[in-house]
Amino acid sequence: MPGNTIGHIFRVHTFGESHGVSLGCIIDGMPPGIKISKKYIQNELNRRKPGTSQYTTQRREMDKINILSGVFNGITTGTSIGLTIDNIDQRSQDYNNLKNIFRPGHADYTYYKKYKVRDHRGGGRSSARETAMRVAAGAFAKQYLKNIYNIKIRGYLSQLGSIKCKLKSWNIINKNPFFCPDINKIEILKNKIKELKKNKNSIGAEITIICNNVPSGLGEPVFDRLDADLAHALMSINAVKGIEIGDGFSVINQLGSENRDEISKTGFLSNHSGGILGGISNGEPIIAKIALKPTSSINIPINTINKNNENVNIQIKGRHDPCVGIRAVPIAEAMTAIIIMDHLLRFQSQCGKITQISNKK
Ligand SMILES: Cc1cc2nc3c(=O)[nH]c(=O)nc-3n(C[C@H](O)[C@H](O)[C@H](O)COP(=O)(O)O)c2cc1C
Ligand SMILES: C=C(O[C@@H]1CC(C(=O)O)=C[C@@H](OP(=O)(O)O)[C@H]1O)C(=O)O
Repeated sequence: MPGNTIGHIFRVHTFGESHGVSLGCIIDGMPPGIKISKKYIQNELNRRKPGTSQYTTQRREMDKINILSGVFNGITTGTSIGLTIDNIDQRSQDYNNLKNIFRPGHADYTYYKKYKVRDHRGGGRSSARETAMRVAAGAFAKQYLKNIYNIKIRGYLSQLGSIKCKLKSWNIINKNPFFCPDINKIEILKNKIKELKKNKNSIGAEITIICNNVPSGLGEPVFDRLDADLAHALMSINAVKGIEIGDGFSVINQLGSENRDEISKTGFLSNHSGGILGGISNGEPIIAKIALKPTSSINIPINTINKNNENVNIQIKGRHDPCVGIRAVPIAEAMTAIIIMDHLLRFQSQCGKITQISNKK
């Protein structure tokens, strides 16, 4: 079964390639009667779109949302929602030299090995341009979660290379090109990216996602654990190489007496678990971190092979992000929202109306 869909009850199906005519998605399972404005969806897309600063790819796309169905007079109708955006700035000729060559670090080799055919213009279906539609779909989930349950899903750049950015203020995240929560780090980040661009290199990053006000009870005890589904959704973002929930990999060095979260009648006294126990949300904030690798398409020559299995040396052209982690913040928020939304609707279909509220902090 082609893997173009995510979710069980809230289902998102995307289509389109980076240099094709358009990208689109179909959302099934969106409850009716939910207010959603085109402006809100567009604003979410604008947070992710390329070409908005010198610190990301210079491909300039409008990412203008077309709502084809499922919304009438600004209200969801309960039917399938169809959304598209057009590609307008492909410059596909820049990829002519890649027709028969596999870029190391990108999806070219494996895609061709599987399908025996490849759209070599940009990354084709494997380009992170596809994630625009995840952000558009995520806007519907975010809107529902916020309006009906006051669930807030927010992300920020917590590390770029060795530069760590602590969460000092949510207010500045959308006011700088890095989604950085620490005003003192913005100049440092700017200089770092300028230096990387000068050296034609790229760098990795970490993003942190925090979900506030998630009620307890979302998730399943076995296969569709909430943490497992979050890992699936976040790992499905291009270039993501690692995920942590709560204390993540640092549990390796912890003692049981340090790690378990004490429970009191007002809630949990700590949150090492990252808001999920036994695959089910416990009412504490859900905290996830993802690691994104450095962009592979850099202008430094590298050896590879062509379709005839001959050794070749290439220098990659095209317009690329010096750090893919920066623009991944709204994508990670969207994927998290889609999973929380899906599990919330699953809860309602199995257990009825949600009455548990999250633990107040
Ligand atoms: C927001 C975002 C932007 C990206 N931009 C680029 C890019 O400009 N050039 C590039 O080579 N890879 C870019 N990537 C990463 C590739 O899409 C990714 O490495 C590729 O699909 C192969 O998948 P993998 O790295 O998960 O194995 C980007 C990823 C994200 C999430
Ligand atoms: C266009 C976007 O980012 C692109 C993501 C991407 C990649 O390989 O992932 C490669 C570059 O584009 P192309 O597919 O033309 O090579 C980026 O510019 C976007 O995010 O909208």
